[in-house]
Amino acid sequence: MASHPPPPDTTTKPSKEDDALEKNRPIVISGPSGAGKSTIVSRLIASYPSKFGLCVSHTTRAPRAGEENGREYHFVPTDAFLALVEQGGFVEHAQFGGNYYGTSVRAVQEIAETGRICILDIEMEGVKQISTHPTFPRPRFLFLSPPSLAVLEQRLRGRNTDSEDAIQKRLKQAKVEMDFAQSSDAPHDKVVVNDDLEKAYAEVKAFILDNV
Ligand SMILES: Nc1ncnc2c1ncn2[C@@H]1O[C@H](COP(=O)(O)OP(=O)(O)OP(=O)(O)O)[C@@H](O)[C@H]1O
Repeated sequence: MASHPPPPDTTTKPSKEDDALEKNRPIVISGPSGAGKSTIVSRLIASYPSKFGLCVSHTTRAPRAGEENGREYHFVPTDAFLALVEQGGFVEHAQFGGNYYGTSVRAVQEIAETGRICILDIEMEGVKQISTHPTFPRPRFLFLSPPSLAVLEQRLRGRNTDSEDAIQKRLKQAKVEMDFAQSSDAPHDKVVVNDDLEKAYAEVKAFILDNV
């Protein structure tokens, strides 16, 4: 008989946490940049703070002025981040601009354990990772689509946050994401077209609240 107890297993979850995730199934909202995800999600969370929550992601980038560990992000060193990746501790993770970013299983569980539904705003590669995750209970997937690429371009320009180069990159990526959403690999349970904002908001809300 081995005399040492096994190390704590952070990759599999006791059933209590899985139960919370099954009862309050997280919602993954995805869609091209400029589709209106932040607009709709921030309104939902402001309207129903006790029903929904946003989970705190991990990053290896340095905190900016005013950012607090555990509030904007869990700021961790790269070796700690990669160790958590090895343990299967992320539902999805990616590298952008030389830094790692990820959504930990634990952060999503923490929202579910407070009786709230975790809303995850995640880009396409992350959606693929979550939908094929070996242990994480399947969340519900919603794709927010712009009415057309032409309207998306108008909105990105109207938002006034991006350079011309960034707009062109976002439009190119939008085409890839829209094609993926229409492919048989896409996990989406619901597609909402954000034409009229009030209508789109009502559809997203109905999907999340009424399980339609
Ligand atoms: N139905 C709508 N009609 C007109 N404008 C809209 C509509 N929905 C969102 N917008 C506007 O489009 C712009 C893009 O929306 P938003 O920033 O919410 O997109 P996003 O999907 O969160 O993008 P990102 O992934 O880059 O954060 C914003 O200026 C927003 O006010």
